[in-house]
Amino acid sequence: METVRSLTVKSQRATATELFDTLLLLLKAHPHWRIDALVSQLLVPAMPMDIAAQLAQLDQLKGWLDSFRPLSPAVLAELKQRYDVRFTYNSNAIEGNTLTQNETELVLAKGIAVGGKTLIEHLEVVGHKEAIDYVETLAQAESPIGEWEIRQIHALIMRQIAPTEAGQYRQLDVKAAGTEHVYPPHYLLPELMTEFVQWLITESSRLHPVEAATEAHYRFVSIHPFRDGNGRTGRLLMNLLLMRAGFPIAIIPTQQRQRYLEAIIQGQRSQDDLAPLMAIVMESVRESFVETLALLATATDSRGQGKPFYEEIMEFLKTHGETRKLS
Ligand SMILES: Nc1ncnc2c1ncn2[C@@H]1O[C@H](COP(=O)(O)OP(=O)(O)OP(=O)(O)O)[C@@H](O)[C@H]1O
Repeated sequence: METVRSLTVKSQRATATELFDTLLLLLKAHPHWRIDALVSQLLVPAMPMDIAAQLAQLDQLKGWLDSFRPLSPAVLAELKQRYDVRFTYNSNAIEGNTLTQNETELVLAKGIAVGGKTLIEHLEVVGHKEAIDYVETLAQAESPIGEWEIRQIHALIMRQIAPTEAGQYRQLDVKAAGTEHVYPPHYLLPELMTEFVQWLITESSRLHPVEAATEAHYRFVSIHPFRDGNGRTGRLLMNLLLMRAGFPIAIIPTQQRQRYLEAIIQGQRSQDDLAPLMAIVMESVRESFVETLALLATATDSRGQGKPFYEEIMEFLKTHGETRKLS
């Protein structure tokens, strides 16, 4: 039977295709080994890495993902289904929606109403999914992202829940729930949003795409142009920018809610220090890369296209396979 040892020995002389066959055999023989867990171990640094090193690692992952392009319709459909559910579940849960991930999937895939959950919670799921579909359309277009598009994202999230507010800037001053932080006064919103969109078009393109998406999210939620739904709109906007740059989306897990809010507050308190928020977004993007690559590397229709990726896994096994416990 194939073992990690035989794989590591083979990796010194076999071709990438042969190694890939061996890897598949190994994964079949050890169904509890997950290729994404394996790759995560490879990528999660033993020593803390600075932001530049982490961005370089994300660029490397992007290179591997690009080596699989064009992605097959089957792979694209599978990724969309997974990410629509997970993004909707986590973003809505951060906002307070009590539907579980499985319940969110039932609502989206089968249109089933979940007992004991409010109509509003169901409408939030449907609205968020519609906003994702719209953001995906925008990601394919080349036109700049302006205020109209941002208001439209908000309108799709809110139109069934608060139709009079959907897509409309707030007409009153608001403060952050649970803190004393006061958002900019409402009469400044037109000016602040014009400046924000200007920044998106010009300055943001000078940053690494992951930095640009993170900073756009932070700037947007700190302006807080809507009465409600700013967090969800901001997370969609961040992912729109990531998608446009060819990166997978960042899903901030609901378990990280507190860390995420503290990262935003840290930015507001310390002259826009975005390091903590960057750490969360970079981790989330890396997770999505690893999962996407694991799906691609093992999909039959990707065979032969992921050579650098397989080689990297093999290199890892060669150096670490015998000493690390694979889980
Ligand atoms: N000082 C702050 N404290 C808490 N949240 C802040 C702060 N500044 C900006 N925010 C952002 O505001 C969001 C909450 O705003 P709002 O309630 O309008 O959005 P939501 O989409 O309804 O909810 P949520 O973002 O919780 O999902 C937070 O998720 C965060 O992104």
